[in-house]
Formats: sequence, structure tokens, C-alpha cells
Amino acid sequence: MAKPQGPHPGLMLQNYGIVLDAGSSHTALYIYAWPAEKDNNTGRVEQTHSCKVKGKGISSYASQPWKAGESLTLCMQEAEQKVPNKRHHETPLYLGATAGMRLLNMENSSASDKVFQAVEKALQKFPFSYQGARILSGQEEGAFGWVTVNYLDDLCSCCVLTSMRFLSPSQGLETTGALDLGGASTQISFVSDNYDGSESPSNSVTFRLYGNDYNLYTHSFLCYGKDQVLRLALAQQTQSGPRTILDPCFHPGYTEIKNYSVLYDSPCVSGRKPQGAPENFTLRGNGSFGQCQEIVKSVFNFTSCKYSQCSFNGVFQPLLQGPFGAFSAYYFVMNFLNLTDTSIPLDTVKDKLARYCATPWDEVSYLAEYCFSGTYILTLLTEGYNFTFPSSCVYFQIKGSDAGWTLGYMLNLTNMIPAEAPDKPPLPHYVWAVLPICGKVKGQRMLLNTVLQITWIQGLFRRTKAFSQWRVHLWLKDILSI
Ligand SMILES: Nc1nc2c(ncn2[C@@H]2O[C@H](COP(=O)(O)OP(=O)(O)OP(=O)(O)O)[C@@H](O)[C@H]2O)c(=O)[nH]1
Ligand SMILES: [Ca+2]
Repeated sequence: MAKPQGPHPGLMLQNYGIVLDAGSSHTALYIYAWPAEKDNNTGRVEQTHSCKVKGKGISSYASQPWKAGESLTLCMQEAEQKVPNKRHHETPLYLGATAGMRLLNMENSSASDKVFQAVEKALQKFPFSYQGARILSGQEEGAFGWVTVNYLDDLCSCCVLTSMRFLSPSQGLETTGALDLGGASTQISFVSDNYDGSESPSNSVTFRLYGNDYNLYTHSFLCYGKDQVLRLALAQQTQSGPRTILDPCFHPGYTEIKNYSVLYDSPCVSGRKPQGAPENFTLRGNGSFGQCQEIVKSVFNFTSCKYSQCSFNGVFQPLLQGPFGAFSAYYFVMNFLNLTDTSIPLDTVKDKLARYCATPWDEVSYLAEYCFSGTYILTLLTEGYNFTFPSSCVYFQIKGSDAGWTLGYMLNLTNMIPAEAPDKPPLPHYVWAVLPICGKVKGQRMLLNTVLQITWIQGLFRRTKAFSQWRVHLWLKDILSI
């Protein structure tokens, strides 16, 4: 008789958590799972399922709030199927809304309240442990994105090397910065040695993780997500209320009729609607990267800075430090344009983008906005934040799991990251010596972990940052099933 396959049933017990990311452009549901039997909640949390809600983001239902609730039903039913029945009641369910709802709340707070009421009503119908729906602040969105990036250990090879390059005896392993580009806002978050939170305290978020304090710099630029920036750029070109514009950020031969009221229907541009404009204007593309970059640059303000240094719009930013993980629209756009390899010299990237922008519309796919979006991303990174390429390591992919603020949000709310380090090292010292051998079994991915192990051992003598201990600790528990 064949032996039963798979691990012992006792090892299969899982806890689950569900987070709904109600973004400006769409809502997505994520299910996370972690082993139930691990003590101190230190078992590895994995994303087990995701579901993209059909239609637009919940803020688009301001005039029909009940539809915002209804829109979530299919994904919620899917979640009911994916989480075992026995775990439904213990599974926390969170909804976090970002820049779309921030803008709606600024514009019409009672409409935003009604959307939340409809969403709450819809979510409470499901058997999960509903924990509330709320708007995340820009700081929270940036900070939880950073936690996620540093929790996920499947970094690309570029960053394994770069992490090593950034290792210094006094610091231990650097954390990885996070770059998130949404539809309505964009976030930058990183730890910098020259930032202690005293300059521009509103950009500071502190975390206590595994016995160490992290002083994170984070900023969220509302209206600088890729959809709202397109509005800013179009507003820039329609100040005189023209009937036609020749837009260098769209392909030659591209034509679209745009409605003035629709374009200016956002707090990001509403104050600038030209008086006496006609109902519509025609946007014609002429595909010039250089001219497009001039327009994109004009939506950034570099003139005033009351701090020691700024990124743009008078916002303080300390010196960039460490590798960065760039996700959401950074990844969608740069992956589509085949520009995720940041070791390519900047001029080559610009040449490629210029060629793409100049491609006649009838030769490219139906997706019209990549020339604009690619130009915006390049300008935001190099002129806005001051990254230099190819020397800055920005990687546009985090393998294996969707990166975003949701995982960090859930880890925080379920206390899955201990604030204090364990009293003793997670394993006796001799175990470390055999780890490189275990590492080979799992192949390339182990390279990073080997680096982390070495760092951890160094840290026993040189006060290595506990964050890397935390990662290694989780990984060890994972591979050794302890
Ligand atoms: N190419 C491509 N673009 C996408 C995809 N998903 C979203 N986008 C676009 O990328 C931009 C950012 O999307 P998200 O990161 O989902 O933004 P969001 O969370 O809705 O917006 P925020 O509330 O500002 O964070 C939007 O312009 C989306 O329309 C995708 O799978 N592929
Ligand atoms: Ca988002």
C-alpha cells in the first residue's frame, strides 16, 4: 500500500489574514497564511492568493456608493473558498484605502463616508473577523511598503551584490528602501544614516523590530501617482483652453477626444480649469521624448527648499542610501518597456525610450500611456529623487509575492514582527557553520541568505543590526522547520 504523501497533518495547520487594498485605480484582495504552530508568531507569512476586483477603485463610486460594496463580492466569495471553513471566524479581514479615497475625502467627505459605509456593510456579510475599513495616511502607506520589501527575501541578484557593497562593519546589513508608484500617489521610504527624524519630523516613522529601533524616512506625494500626474501634465498644456493639443508624450498618429470637465475633475487640477474652455479638446500625439520630458519636468517644483536638501515641491529628503525595491506601476511600466535592467547607462535608457515614444501609433499596442509613464518614472527617479544610474541599485521586481503596503500592514496589525529580539540567539552557534551546505540544496536563492548568515555571525561581535537577524531567523525556521 502506498504511503500517505505530504507532511504530517499537524504541520499543515495554518493561520490566515485577508487585506483589501482599495487603491485609486482598482481594489485587490490578498490572502496571507502562516503556520499556526510556530511560537511568538515568527512563522513565515506567505501570500497564498490574490484577487483583482473587477472595475475601478472604490472612490470612483462616489455617486453610487452601494456599488463600491457590491464590487467586492466576487473576490470575497473567492476568499471564502480559499480559506478553510474552520478558519473563517479567526481570519482577520482589513480594508485599507489609499490616495483615491484621500482625494475623495478632501473633495467631499460625506461621499467618502458613504462609500465606507457601503463597503463595511458588504464586508460584514462574510464570516471573517472584520477589523475595519479606513484610509491609510501617506506615511503609513510608505512605511508598510518598506516593511513588506524588507520582509520579502526573494531579492534579485543585483541587490544581493549591492547589499554586500553597502555592508559596512559598523552598520551591518542595510535595509532596502521602497518605491511605490500608484495611480494617485507615490511613496519613497528608506533608512538613511544621516536622518534621525529631527529635520522634518513629519517624514519620520520609527519602528521597533527585533530589539532594534529603525528611523525611517518616508514621504507620500499626493497627485504624483501616474494617473494624476498625467492630469497635471495635460493641465499644463491646456491652460489657454485650446481645442487641440500636440502632445509629445503620445505616439505620432495617436488621437483622442478629451473632455475638459472630466480631465479637471480631481482636486489635483480642479483649481486650474481654464475659464471659458470648450467642452472637449483633441489630443494628438507627436512622440518626442525630449519635449515630453520638458513637460513632465514642469510638474515638479525645484525652486524652493527650506531644509538642508529637498527632493521636489519643497519636501525634505535625506541622502539616498541602500538598494531600493520599486514596485506597482514602476514595475508594470518598466517591465513593459523592457527597462528593468538598471545597469544600463542612463543615456541608453533614454535612447530606448525616445525610440519607443517616436514609434507610430499604428505600430504599437493599444496601450497609449507607456511613453508618458516611462518618461515620468525616469524623471521622478533621476530629477525628483536624485537617483543616479547605473550606480544606484533600484530593482523593479520582487519575485514570488506582490509587493505593496498590504503585507506590512497585516504583519503590524497581527503583531507578526516581534518588537524585541529573543533572549538567546535563535540557534546554537554551531548550527551556523552547516548552513552554507543547507543553502546549496535550495540553490541560488540561498546566496542572499548566506550573506545574511555571515552578517549575523559578524553581528555577534560587532552589533549587527537586528533586522538582518530577524530575516535570517525567519528563514532558518523555514528551512529547518523548527
Ligand atoms: N500595465 C499594467 N498597469 C497596471 C496594472 N495594474 C495597475 N496598473 C496601472 O498602474 C497604475 C498604478 O496602479 P496601482 O499600483 O494598482 O495603483 P493604485 O493602488 O490603484 O493607486 P494608489 O491609491 O495611488 O496607490 C495605475 O495607473 C493602474 O491603472 C497591471 O497589471 N498592468
Ligand atoms: Ca497602491
